[in-house]
Amino acid sequence: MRGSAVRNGSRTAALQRITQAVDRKPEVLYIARDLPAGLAPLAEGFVVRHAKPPRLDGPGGPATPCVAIVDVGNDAARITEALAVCDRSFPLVRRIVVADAARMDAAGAEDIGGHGVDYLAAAPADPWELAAVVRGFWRVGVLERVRRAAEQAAAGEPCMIGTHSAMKTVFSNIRQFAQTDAPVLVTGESGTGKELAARAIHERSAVASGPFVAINCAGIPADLVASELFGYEKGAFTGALGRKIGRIESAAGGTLFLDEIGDFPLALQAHLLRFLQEGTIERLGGVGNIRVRARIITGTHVDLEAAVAAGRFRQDLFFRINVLRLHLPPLRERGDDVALIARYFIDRLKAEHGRPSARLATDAVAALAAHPWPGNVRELISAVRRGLTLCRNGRITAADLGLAGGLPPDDRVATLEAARAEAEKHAIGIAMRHAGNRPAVAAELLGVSRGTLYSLFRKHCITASRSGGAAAQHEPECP
Ligand SMILES: Nc1ncnc2c1ncn2[C@@H]1O[C@H](COP(=O)(O)OP(=O)(O)OP(=O)(O)O)[C@@H](O)[C@H]1O
Repeated sequence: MRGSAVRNGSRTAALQRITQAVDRKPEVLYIARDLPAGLAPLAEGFVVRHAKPPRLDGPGGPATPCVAIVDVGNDAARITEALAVCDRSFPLVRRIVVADAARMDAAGAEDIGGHGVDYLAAAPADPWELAAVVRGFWRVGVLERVRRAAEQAAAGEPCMIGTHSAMKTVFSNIRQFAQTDAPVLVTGESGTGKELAARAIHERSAVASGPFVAINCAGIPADLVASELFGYEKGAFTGALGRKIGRIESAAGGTLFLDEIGDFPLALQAHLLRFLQEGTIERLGGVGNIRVRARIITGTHVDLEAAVAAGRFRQDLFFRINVLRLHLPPLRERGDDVALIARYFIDRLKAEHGRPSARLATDAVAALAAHPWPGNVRELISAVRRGLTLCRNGRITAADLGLAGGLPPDDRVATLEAARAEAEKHAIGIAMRHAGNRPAVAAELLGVSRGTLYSLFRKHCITASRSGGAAAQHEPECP
């Protein structure tokens, strides 16, 4: 019931996004010496940004254009120059080149092709033709988003959930960052959802129809990183029996997520930097550069600034990836989201575990709130799986979740009020233990103010030493 509500919610959100996207006018970047007068009909239905070649460096502004029209004459060198500027500033836009192909030399045409041209329009520019092509590219993008949203809803793919204010900021950043091509660095402890966030950006971006390729840089043996990422040609080394396309190349037209970027071998960081700067890679044993247009998102759970200071990470590479920053807070700082995510996964997994009526017991809710979750959401999912396996009559207790100090499953609790009081005391006891008996830390773990914790101490007759910060007794006998 709840699962379908969540899915319906995300479907509604997806439809809203699509409606907004359709309502927005396609944004077009027109690269020409001057805006042709005949562009007026095109400009009516579009937002046209005009740039005089070749001065177009810098960030792409608030929104990234969906299409760039290069209309700089028939000189192949000038066209290549304008496309190179696109590569640098808007690597993912579709490119329309207006030129007379018959008046170009073969070498020049090859140079232009190397930058990836999506449509060649005959010169002089026909505004009606351009308008039709731009609309086509725009609609394909929107349709792709509709298809993805529908597929996601049908497959019940995990979506990122949360109601805590910190997560609302994360969601708003994701929506904003998806509108640009700029590199995003996702930071956060292990298991906080960095890959899920990267995927969410991809799915809302202009390249949603392309592949999402996630690479865990820490998971590839150092001596295989180069061949795995950049690929190789037949005979590049002993055992290279045929050509292999690298993971970076397989992300062409989509998003490349490099997780644990801090573990990327120092010796190969220059190659990665070149790819990020120039958009080209070279396969091992290859002779030429291969252009790869892909959006770059990186993830790290280590402090990259410290890695730069320690000489383990190139500073220029750090500057290149650290353009937009998305921080995922640890689960212990997300308050009620812990129970929300636990229920979300119970709904998703209960059928698989043969527990159609599974639900959390009161002590489980309290224990979930008190646990510090060093493994974050990943640890929470494991606890839920364990709970679904061990629970009896569909009632998942703290003990079933494997949370330390969980109450043994029983039916002794007579009233809801008594159950709440018991759960509160229990949660405070666990929090104090994890906090080394420091009430300020325990209050933070419990997601309440210090004042609230002290009033709970009084309510449950718990005595705590304020001076030394040690609680004298957490589970007292009350009259
Ligand atoms: N807010 C969330 N809502 C629902 N599921 C989540 C959320 N955050 C994370 N998850 C789930 O938690 C698990 C771990 O997430 P993910 O792999 O994205 O974390 P990570 O930070 O990339 O971890 P690592 O750094 O160890 O690779 C995944 O199964 C993911 O679907």
